[in-house]
Amino acid sequence: MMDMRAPSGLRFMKMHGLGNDFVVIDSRGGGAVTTPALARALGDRNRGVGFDQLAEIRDSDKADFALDFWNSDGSRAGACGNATRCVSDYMMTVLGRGAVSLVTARGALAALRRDDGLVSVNMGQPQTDWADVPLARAVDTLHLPLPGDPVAVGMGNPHCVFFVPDAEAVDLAGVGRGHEVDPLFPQATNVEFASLTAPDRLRLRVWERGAGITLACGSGACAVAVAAHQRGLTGRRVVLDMDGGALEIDWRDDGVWMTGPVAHVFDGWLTPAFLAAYP
Ligand SMILES: N[C@H](CCC[C@H](N)C(=O)O)C(=O)O
Repeated sequence: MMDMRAPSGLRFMKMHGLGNDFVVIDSRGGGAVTTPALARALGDRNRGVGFDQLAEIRDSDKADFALDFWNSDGSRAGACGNATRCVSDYMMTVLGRGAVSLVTARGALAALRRDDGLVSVNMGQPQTDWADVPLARAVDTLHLPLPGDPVAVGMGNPHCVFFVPDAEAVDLAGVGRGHEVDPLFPQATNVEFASLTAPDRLRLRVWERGAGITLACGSGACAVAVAAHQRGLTGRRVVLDMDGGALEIDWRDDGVWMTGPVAHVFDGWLTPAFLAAYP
């Protein structure tokens, strides 16, 4: 019989931020383990663990740690705000501190735990030049030449933000994939539908690149807050109500800060047999 007290294989953590869920692998002190095939297999909610994104913690000589992100379809993501908050909370506990620095594909980021227990991350300044989002050609990112007049914003990953009268009424499952692969976005895009519900509040529904509909999207919330301010709809501080709950966004001089809850749900071990099947 298997000794449950002495598991073997690869340890992982299951976390979520507002229902945006993650498998987290702590590879500090060793080499990276994630491959596209492993990410796809682990992301399978029937045959694997299931997640919206996989985050792998790596050693860094420039910050407390580095983070790599993968989508459930096996593609890479340049940014993931909610996973950054979840992993930062874990690393603050590991290091016995109230703040941490980290490095992602985007560059250096900082996170801290507030007195109310919510975790904030500075996602950096938004990318508003067409080439940085990136877009396929030089267009006005504030008014894309697409039906629905969306805004393009980069947060280390691309976002296409539509302002609509009622985000609830959008057939996200029907239209999400089409927008995700619009040729104006050469690396595809995350897709947001937002409607203003108060002077400083928006309802937001998200179709994520490489993952589909998710309950929340941190970088998407940042992108919507930036686009709403640029369009003159809101100030620099807003609350985004997503299916999984609310995120506070504050676009300050030093970057776009995002604050919300984190949850570490359980830990597990991937069996050697599972790992061997997905080299
Ligand atoms: N859920 C993440 C974003 C994932 C983005 C990913 N789908 C991409 O391909 O860029 C967040 O909280 O920011």
